[in-house]
Amino acid sequence: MTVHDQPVAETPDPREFGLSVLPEHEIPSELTALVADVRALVDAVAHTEAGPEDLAEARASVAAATERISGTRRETGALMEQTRPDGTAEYGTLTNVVSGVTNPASPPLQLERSGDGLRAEITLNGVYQGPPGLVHGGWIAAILDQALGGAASAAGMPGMTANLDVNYRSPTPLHAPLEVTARVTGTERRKVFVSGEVRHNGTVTAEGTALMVRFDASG
Ligand SMILES: CCCCC/C=C\C/C=C\C/C=C\C/C=C\CCCC(=O)SCCNC(=O)CCNC(=O)[C@H](O)C(C)(C)COP(=O)(O)OP(=O)(O)OC[C@H]1O[C@@H](n2cnc3c(N)ncnc32)[C@H](O)[C@@H]1OP(=O)(O)O
Repeated sequence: MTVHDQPVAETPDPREFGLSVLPEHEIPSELTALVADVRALVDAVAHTEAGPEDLAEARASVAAATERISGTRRETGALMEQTRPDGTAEYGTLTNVVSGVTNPASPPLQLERSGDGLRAEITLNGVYQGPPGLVHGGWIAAILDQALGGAASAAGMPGMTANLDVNYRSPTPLHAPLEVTARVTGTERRKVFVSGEVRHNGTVTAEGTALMVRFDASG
């Protein structure tokens, strides 16, 4: 296995594969603000003890809001384009369920370049609950998968997860800041090996490794 410091290939341009692309700066700030408000709404609905009258009124308001914005609809597979500081482009699925900028069903995960890979800080609310007071293991795996795939992508090698291995070392708390880190550890032909961790207060709560298989841009 070899470790490459530099991307082994140019990131493929999704437009060449018939995918639609939205530059990040074209996403209205009102939409990202609405996404945050809907996340708060989901948390409120999940935990509310409001009475029937308030619930009925809230339901009517939500139905009216849904009606108001449902007239137009973006393509399901649209990608968001971000421009790196060096001017090259990076792509992510706009409505990705783990980190899609316009998807309120995703947690507020914002992975950023750090050191030799990616890093994020995230606090998960009760919407992501598994055992009482703790984050659901499936969501921990999903967040790791996204960070690992993102690390490969950020290194110029976007692809699909072929294998994901997660070890849960200690319970991951809700309502507490978590650190997510991931990096490429090696490559072999189209195979990209990645590893990453979730930490709370510096202690690893979960760690994962994955095999990503790079998109075959040769067609
Ligand atoms: C088409 C271009 C599109 C352009 C896109 C442009 C930019 C990218 C934009 C955005 C990026 C988007 C997302 C990335 C970020 C996060 C994603 C989140 C992660 C996911 O949510 S992703 C969904 C879940 N994921 C799947 O749904 C995969 C289903 N699956 C398959 O689609 C195929 O299975 C595939 C593609 C994996 C491989 O298929 P394939 O035909 O392309 O390649 P092949 O089989 O030849 O394997 C090549 C080498 O990998 C070895 N290999 C393969 N599989 C292995 C395994 N399981 N264990 C050990 N080794 C394995 C072989 O042994 C060979 O190794 P060797 O080189 O040594 O011979």
